[in-house]
Amino acid sequence: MKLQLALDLVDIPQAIELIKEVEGSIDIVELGTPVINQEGLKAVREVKAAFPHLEVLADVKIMDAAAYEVGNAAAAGADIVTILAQAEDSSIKGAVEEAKKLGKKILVDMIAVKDIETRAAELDVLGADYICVHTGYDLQAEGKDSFADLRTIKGVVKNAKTAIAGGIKLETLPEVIKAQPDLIIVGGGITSKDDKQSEAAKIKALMNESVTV
Ligand SMILES: O=C(CO)[C@H](O)[C@H](O)COP(=O)(O)O
Repeated sequence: MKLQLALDLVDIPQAIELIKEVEGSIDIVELGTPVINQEGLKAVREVKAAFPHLEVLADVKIMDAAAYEVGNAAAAGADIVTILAQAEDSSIKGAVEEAKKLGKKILVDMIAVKDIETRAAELDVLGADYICVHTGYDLQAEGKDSFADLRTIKGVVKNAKTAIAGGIKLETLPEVIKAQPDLIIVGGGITSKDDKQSEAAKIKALMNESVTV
């Protein structure tokens, strides 16, 4: 089970400082959509250069021109690139093929998908590396989460790794861990804390415990 740190509301220097604090506890660092919209793929390039030992995910949330977009993110240094589950199947296929060619991975983001079960099964067949259930900020504000959705996709996904994102924090981690996703994505649950290093370490320790039990 891997831990991904999501960095959304920072600029590049802030991202680098933050990663330095928690790098011992994380496996993947995500340059979030707001950072990439603000700073461009330069954010991916600079973070990968500063932390070559970490996997870097570019949360570009591709919807079209998928192979081209994957190629650009990969050229900037991304190891994993995101595409939206609601994209056309031909876009998902294009993203998966391009990523394979370049030795990269695709994470498909299920944000706003209504029929989670059907789409997850389709994405699994289309060759997604990760399928991620995700409650975005706007639904988090309404008190929603993706815990039930994670259990749903675990029931149908056979090849892809499963992931969960959206408002996860130390207090809610036990419920997430129970469903045994391959990847847990935490943003504000770490970045909003005064002691980010200690919070990330506690989260990683809890995840490791569940693997050895
Ligand atoms: O992709 C995102 C928003 O669209 C975030 O990166 C994701 O939701 C994780 O951040 P947080 O834990 O703060 O919700």
